[in-house]
Amino acid sequence: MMTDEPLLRVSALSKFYGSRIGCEDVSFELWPGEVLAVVGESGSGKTTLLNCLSTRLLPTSGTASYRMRDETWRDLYRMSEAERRFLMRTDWGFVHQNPADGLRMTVSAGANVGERLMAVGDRHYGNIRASAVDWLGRVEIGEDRIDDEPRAFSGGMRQRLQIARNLVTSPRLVFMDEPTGGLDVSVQARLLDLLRGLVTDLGLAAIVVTHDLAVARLLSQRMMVMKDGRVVETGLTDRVLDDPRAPYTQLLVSSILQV
Ligand SMILES: Nc1ncnc2c1ncn2[C@@H]1O[C@H](COP(=O)(O)OP(=O)(O)OP(=O)(O)O)[C@@H](O)[C@H]1O
Repeated sequence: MMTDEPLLRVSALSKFYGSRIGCEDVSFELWPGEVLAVVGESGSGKTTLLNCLSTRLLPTSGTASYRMRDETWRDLYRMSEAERRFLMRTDWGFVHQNPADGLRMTVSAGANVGERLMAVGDRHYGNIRASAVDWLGRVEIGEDRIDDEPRAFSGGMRQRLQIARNLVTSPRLVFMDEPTGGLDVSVQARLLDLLRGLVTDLGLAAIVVTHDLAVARLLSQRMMVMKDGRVVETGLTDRVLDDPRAPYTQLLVSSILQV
């Protein structure tokens, strides 16, 4: 899936909330098909960075450019609101920690998946329904639940439905904010397995925010460790976890291993 050009280029990105640092001077490139984990303790700036990258929040300074499907590079913060919304509906996905933030809780599971297809111009009811059934199956939700509303689903099912809703339009980049966050450990493990399979099969690029190093280990090839809004270490996930170089990463890794 790797090509000779990145998908996203981020340079010196900073976000301040008044005088408080959200994230500061973050630079990296993300390649097609690459999964980058952003880890760090609570308050380290992970969510701020993710929200800036997905244009839900405007940074204070710095740039981020994205290579569109037609190969043109676009500055994310100079796009019109309509262009950004189009990108979010088509080429990007956003998986929230709380599925209720990424689903419409009072329409059926099938419609939750189908309406993303309609948003990209699909109008054929039969095709939309068939894709919805197919995607529900891929995330292990039975066809018999297609007309149920997500509020009748368990937390794990809701999260799987949110993933189906995001992936049905074949995005190239998915942002994930603690995707297994609020779930039981056994449900987490199954969801992680499923996510890993889908990301690999679809050749998706993803930026996954997590405080859980096991999630980073399972899902990502590369890792960025943040502390107080700044990146303190970045590298291949296995290298960072097996041979952490920054003192803060060493602390993070050893504190997890002791648990
Ligand atoms: N809307 C806001 N207004 C003011 N300060 C904020 C706001 N959002 C975040 N911050 C501050 O920015 C810093 C980074 O917060 P952020 O939520 O990005 O961290 P995080 O690593 O995602 O934490 P968590 O894992 O707890 O979600 C913190 O000091 C936080 O208090």
